[in-house]
Amino acid sequence: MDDELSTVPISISSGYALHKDQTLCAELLASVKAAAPLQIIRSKISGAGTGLSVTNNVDFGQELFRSRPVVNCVEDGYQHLVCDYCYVYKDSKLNSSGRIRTAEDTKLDVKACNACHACYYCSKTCQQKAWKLYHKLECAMFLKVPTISPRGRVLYRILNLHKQKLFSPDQWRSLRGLTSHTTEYLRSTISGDVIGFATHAIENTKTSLSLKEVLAVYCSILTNCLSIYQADGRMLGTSLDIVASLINHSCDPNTFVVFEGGELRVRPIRKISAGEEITQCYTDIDMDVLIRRSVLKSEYFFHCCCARCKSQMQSHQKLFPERIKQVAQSQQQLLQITNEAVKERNVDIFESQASTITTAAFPDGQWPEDLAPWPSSRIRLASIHQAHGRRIEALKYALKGQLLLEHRSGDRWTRRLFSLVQYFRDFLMHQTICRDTDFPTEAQMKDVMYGYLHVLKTYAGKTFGEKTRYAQSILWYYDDYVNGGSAPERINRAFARRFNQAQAKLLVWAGVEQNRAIALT
Ligand SMILES: C[S@@+](CC[C@H](N)C(=O)[O-])C[C@H]1O[C@@H](n2cnc3c(N)ncnc32)[C@H](O)[C@@H]1O
Repeated sequence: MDDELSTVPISISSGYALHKDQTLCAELLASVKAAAPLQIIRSKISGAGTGLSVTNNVDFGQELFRSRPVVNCVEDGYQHLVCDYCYVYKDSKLNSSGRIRTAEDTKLDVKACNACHACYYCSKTCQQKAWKLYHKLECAMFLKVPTISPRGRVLYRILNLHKQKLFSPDQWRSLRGLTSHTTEYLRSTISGDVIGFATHAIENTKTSLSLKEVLAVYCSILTNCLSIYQADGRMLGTSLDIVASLINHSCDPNTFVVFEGGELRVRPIRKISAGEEITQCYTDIDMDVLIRRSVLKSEYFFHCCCARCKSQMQSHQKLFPERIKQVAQSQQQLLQITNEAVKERNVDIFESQASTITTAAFPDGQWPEDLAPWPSSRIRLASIHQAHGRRIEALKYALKGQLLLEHRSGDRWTRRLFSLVQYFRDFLMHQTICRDTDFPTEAQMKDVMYGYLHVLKTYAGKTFGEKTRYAQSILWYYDDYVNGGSAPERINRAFARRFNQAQAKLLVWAGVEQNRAIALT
């Protein structure tokens, strides 16, 4: 095996410049439904290889393109909840129009494949389609090896499809042309696992591909796979799509990827100009440059030099030049205690350790409130306060977290704004009394909530697409609130003035600077 690996040629290990093969690029682009003409280009980002761009302007609110990925696989723990073919989610609270499900809606259920019990389907039709397309090739094998990670299952599916000659030569060539970082993986700490997994995959699928080739395909999956995030933020699986794989990273991206069922959609989060390269964020957009760069280096093998990283790094060097390493370490520890607190549903786990961690980085105890992961930790901890009925704390944490986030666009920001609005509504519905003298009146709280709901409605439609189930669910929520008589009749100048005053008061109470206020759109 070592002999075989020592001869892995670089051309196999690192993919090839797909943009140089324009015939293949044309084939690839013909396979997706795009609103504006796309182009596969040599990336404008230094060292990034191939990239994707648009030749026309694309507005915020338009869909860029949609595609049926080469392979999708359901997430671990979700197999018995999700249809392996259409990705309908059995426990979804919404019906197809975005309304909360009622007894009148058709009941959703998924049933296991009788033979392997590894894949579930919502209907005979889905099961038959899956069987024909891929499941007949893997069913017996899943009986033998039932516990494979989603990325592993993507590899098995690809090897089976290749074995049955179900990839066209162009499809296979483009799949093999994706960046794989095989060399980097084979030099990394997980090389043993990668080689072991590829070896088992060869034994189990009886593929005719060599170990070198299977390694390249597997590393390509590790580099290019996307998570199947639905608009509501639920992660249902892992997917490999060739055209979406060509989107390079930026920490200030112009698109995001979302799935409707098993179909992938790339949507702008602002206006994109003709000729601009399409980018998405590979990591948590709300994290700090120190965390983002470290994740990108370890998982995607590059050092991010985007404008946002550069400017954040410059500001860190100005504010705490000698403490950058300590801050990075404290950020990791804060993330860890936030995860523990959320898992145990206990805020004290966070509160009892946070000040020791933050003072290790800032001995004066002044961890900047907008320095990650502080804002997102607050938002996550708000849900625990809420679960324990502590509505004032929940509202304060969610509000501060949301307003202190640096990045104010895209799917995640929109989802979080929806949660914030729900904290407001819950607060008001339970007639919660906050005795702080500077707390806004109930009428002012209603104005702020309605203003945020209005921003959310506009923003969700543009971000996810007005007709999507998620945006529709926000519309239902909006209508329900308005029809309940709690909202002013119209968003007009008088309302805008009241909203601004009420929000200003709320920000003073929460200890948030006024320049963080959300503008009424
Ligand atoms: C999903 S692929 C993107 C397509 C890739 N550029 C290609 O040529 O196939 C991810 C890889 O592209 C490169 N890449 C993406 N964004 C980058 C960036 N901002 N700077 C440098 N390299 C980047 C890295 O090698 C990364 O592992």
